[in-house]
Amino acid sequence: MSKKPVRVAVTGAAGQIGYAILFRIAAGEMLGKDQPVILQLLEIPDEKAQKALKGVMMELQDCAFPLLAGMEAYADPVAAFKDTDYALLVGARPRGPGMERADLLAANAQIFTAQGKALDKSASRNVKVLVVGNPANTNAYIAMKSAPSLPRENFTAMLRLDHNRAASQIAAKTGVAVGDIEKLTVWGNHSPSMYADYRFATAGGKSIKDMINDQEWNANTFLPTVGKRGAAIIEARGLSSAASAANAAIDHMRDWALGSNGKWVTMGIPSNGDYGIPKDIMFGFPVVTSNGKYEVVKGLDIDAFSQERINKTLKELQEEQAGVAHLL
Ligand SMILES: NC(=O)C1=CN([C@@H]2O[C@H](COP(=O)(O)OP(=O)(O)OC[C@H]3O[C@@H](n4cnc5c(N)ncnc54)[C@H](O)[C@@H]3O)[C@@H](O)[C@H]2O)C=CC1
Ligand SMILES: O=C([O-])CC(=O)C(=O)O
Repeated sequence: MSKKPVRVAVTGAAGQIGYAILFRIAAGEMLGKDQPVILQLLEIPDEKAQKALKGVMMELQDCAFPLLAGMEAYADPVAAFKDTDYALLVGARPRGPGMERADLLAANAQIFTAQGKALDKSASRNVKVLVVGNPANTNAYIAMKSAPSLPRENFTAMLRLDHNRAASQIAAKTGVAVGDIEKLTVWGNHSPSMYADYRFATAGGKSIKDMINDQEWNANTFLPTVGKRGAAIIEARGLSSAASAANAAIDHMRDWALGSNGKWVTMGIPSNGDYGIPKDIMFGFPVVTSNGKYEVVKGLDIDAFSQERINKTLKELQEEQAGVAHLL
């Protein structure tokens, strides 16, 4: 017997990431090849955006995806999030050349307050929320705080692109297959301050840290490359990362929904106080996922270099949070 369709809301559905993600969701790459989906697509109430969204929906229709059980366009978040099981909050103002995330904070705070309230009002009580729109961690924090009747652990931010970028840089450096890399994580904010940590990582049971054995490369090449990758893509493409961001969002939601089979993945989640990160800070942690839930990997040793990096990205997040406190 075929499964009952689940509802997947995607905001910013006519944008770049929307165009890269919707077809993959409808093809079953996010929730499984046996899971029908109903897409609930939100765009701003603007004629051009709504028309562009209609065009994307025409293309989705033309794919004749067997798993696409329905789709609808919306301009109102309360309607778009009605009974939704998954919500991918992508729509936001993207960063242009020379802009930093802090510049976007105020504009996006408004969007995520309204969307948090809308989720609170109309989404499934088990909704899994992934915030992609930048500044992703703080936007996820705002949405969580604006949805007091939903469990706080239902709100997450996307650090998976940083995780995937880090894995690929390590694969290129060491020659190991990217798919063999395990126990990698990215701590903190989705911003250049993030701390990609390969101290525990292995490939084929061998230590990545031992293979690299070069702290100078870690501090002065690897971390800046991963941290500034978003800016490097903008510089090269004239547009921010879209296909790789969509891919990371698929990875994040798939692992959360279907489990990571014991493997570590990185998710931005509201802290429970682990590793000294104050409660509710939306922070990248190593997690293992199963049965639709995530668990922080506990008991990892934090050395002096790592602590300094974690403190730096935490401080940035606390500043971002302080910057929006008056709106919550
Ligand atoms: N967390 C991460 O790793 C990454 C995050 N991003 C962020 O994702 C966001 C989206 O990126 P793109 O798709 O490239 O941008 P885009 O500009 O191509 O598309 C954004 C879409 O969102 C819509 N939108 C804006 N406000 C909205 C609202 N309140 N409700 C519904 N829709 C709304 C816009 O009309 C537009 O169609 C940006 O904030 C970008 O910085 C991008 C890459 C990676
Ligand atoms: O840098 C940006 O604006 C887009 C982004 O988040 C990324 O590519 O990591």
